[in-house]
Amino acid sequence: MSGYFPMMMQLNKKKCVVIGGGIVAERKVTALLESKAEVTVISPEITEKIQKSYEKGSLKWEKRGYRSGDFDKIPFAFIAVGDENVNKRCRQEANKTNTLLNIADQPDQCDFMLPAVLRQGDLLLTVCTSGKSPMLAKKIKQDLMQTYGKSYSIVLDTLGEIRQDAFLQIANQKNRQEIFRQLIYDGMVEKALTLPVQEVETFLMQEYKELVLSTKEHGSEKGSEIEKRRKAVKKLIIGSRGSRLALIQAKWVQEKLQEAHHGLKIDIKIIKTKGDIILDRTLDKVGGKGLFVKEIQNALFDGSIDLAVHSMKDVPGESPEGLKMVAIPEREDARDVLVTADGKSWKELRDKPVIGTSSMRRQAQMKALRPDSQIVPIRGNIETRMQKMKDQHMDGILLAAAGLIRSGYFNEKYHFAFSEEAFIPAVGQGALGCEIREDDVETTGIVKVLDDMESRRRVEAERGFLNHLEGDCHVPVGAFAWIEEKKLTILGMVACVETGKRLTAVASGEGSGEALGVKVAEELLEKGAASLLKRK
Ligand SMILES: C[C@@]1(CC(=O)O)c2cc3[nH]c(cc4nc(cc5[nH]c(cc(n2)[C@H]1CCC(=O)O)[C@@](C)(CC(=O)O)[C@@H]5CCC(=O)O)C(CC(=O)O)=C4CCC(=O)O)c(CCC(=O)O)c3CC(=O)O
Ligand SMILES: NC(=O)C1=CN([C@@H]2O[C@H](COP(=O)(O)OP(=O)(O)OC[C@H]3O[C@@H](n4cnc5c(N)ncnc54)[C@H](O)[C@@H]3O)[C@@H](O)[C@H]2O)C=CC1
Repeated sequence: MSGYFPMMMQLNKKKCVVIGGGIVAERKVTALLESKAEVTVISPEITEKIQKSYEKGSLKWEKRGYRSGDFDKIPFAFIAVGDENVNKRCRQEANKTNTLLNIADQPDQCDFMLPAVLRQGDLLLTVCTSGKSPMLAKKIKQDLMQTYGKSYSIVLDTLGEIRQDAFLQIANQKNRQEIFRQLIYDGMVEKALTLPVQEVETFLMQEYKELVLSTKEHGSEKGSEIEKRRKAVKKLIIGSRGSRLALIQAKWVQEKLQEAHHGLKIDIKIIKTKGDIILDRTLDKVGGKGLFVKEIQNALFDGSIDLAVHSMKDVPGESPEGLKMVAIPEREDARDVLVTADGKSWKELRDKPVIGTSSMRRQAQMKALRPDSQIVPIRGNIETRMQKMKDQHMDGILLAAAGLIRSGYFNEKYHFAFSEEAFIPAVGQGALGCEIREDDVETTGIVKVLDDMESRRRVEAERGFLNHLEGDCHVPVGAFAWIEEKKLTILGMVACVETGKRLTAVASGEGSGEALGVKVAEELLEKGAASLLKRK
């Protein structure tokens, strides 16, 4: 019995060196390129076919003989020269560099050998005779070709989709396996193989759906847990802005959903919003906050995405008709942060410090803390703003802690986080919102799992407060809600940009977050907030 260990290797982008450029090298090169390996051929001469791949840029070619050093940082090498002396030198070097070797004419010196391969799509049939008769391996492969024709690749693709769907729909492993067994062993796959290629998928899917139905009717699959799961094979598409932070957030949602729904396919689609394009003006001058979400919401409406991931801070008022915010995942740190070059707190900044922010809320509160501060507008993503701070020699800029944390930039040494009371955050700051089409029952079932009750209650309270004040981003408004022993408390604020004067109100209660937010807003209006609010 041979001691060979068979395995399927992922060579994608791995560096492979092929020494020799003859017909045998050509066969190895072809197989390597099919597996998307990064191939370098080292040989004074190469075949026409290798030459063509070289001209197309699919591989590198060094027109020379093998020399010591060629295996440096190379995990796999193939020797097809037919020169014992070269083989020997290669073997010695490979032992030092830990390169795994295939030597075409010396099976006993090989770390691995290649089997004869039949590929039908993702179906791979390989035959190896352990070096005893490669020609027999080739013959067996040819024989297999007669039995395992093209239809197998379609059958396999369909079974792959079915299996993914089954992971979502059938919680009980035994039931799942019984469905596969019936499809594969009870003649359905065989029948599919006799059908015209274009009918194979429909036939198998139909058979599968019937099996699922009867399993759910008779088996232990009825529970509510299953109903929450996905109904059909499909890919979920998340829409996100293209900034680094937005993508980090979208990927976070993607990962959480995949954890919750094993096998679910999710893609992220980048959507440019007006707010991403207009970078030279402060937001209130170009027309409010909807700027970062409108295009993404439109993509939901036209069906090009199924789920939008927003920063709640950017989402104005309520979802437009036809959309709903189906989940507010667990909220990140809501605080504001003063970023300075040398880690100074607001108290330690020099006289008349220059502070970058385009938010009126931050401007007003900075003025309240440091009436001598000079505010300059600054926009763009986190990276751009930090760069601008340096380039324009600002003393500091104000950013959201959540963005810094999610991007991996937060550094306690240089970043001074204000308490939420001293510097009241923007409504929804640090929270994400997952928005979908209202009638999309399927996506609701998938995304709902991300909803965090506490975060939702807090954000709803803050938004209730904001909506009641009819605030927008040209109004310096802030709010922060928190929960202690089930009791929700919300602190609301309206400020004056010029003077930094803040009006605040607090309310606590057990009921709906929104109602509590409204209550705080009412209280502020009574205290005279209206005169502070600068409406457009
Ligand atoms: C040890 C191994 C090392 C390796 O290369 O990995 C090796 C070694 C040698 N092959 C030799 C000869 C031939 N090899 C083929 C064909 C293939 N050889 C392949 C693999 C292997 N060949 C590995 C063992 C795999 C196994 O045992 O199953 C295949 C399967 C895969 C591939 O190379 O991609 C590919 C089929 C591709 C296809 O499916 O089409 C043919 C037939 C033909 O070309 O028509 C002949 C002529 C007939 C004959 O000799 O049998 C010689 C003697 C050279 C000489 O006489 O001088 C040696 C050296 C020796 O045995 O000493
Ligand atoms: N493993 C297998 O599947 C098979 C192995 N073989 C054996 O494999 C070997 C190669 O076979 P072929 O490709 O048909 O031979 P070939 O003579 O066509 O190719 C040899 C290649 O090596 C190059 N070369 C010569 N000296 C070199 C050096 N110092 N450094 C780098 N490259 C150098 C040549 O330029 C040429 O491109 C032979 O020994 C043959 O017996 C043959 C058939 C199948």
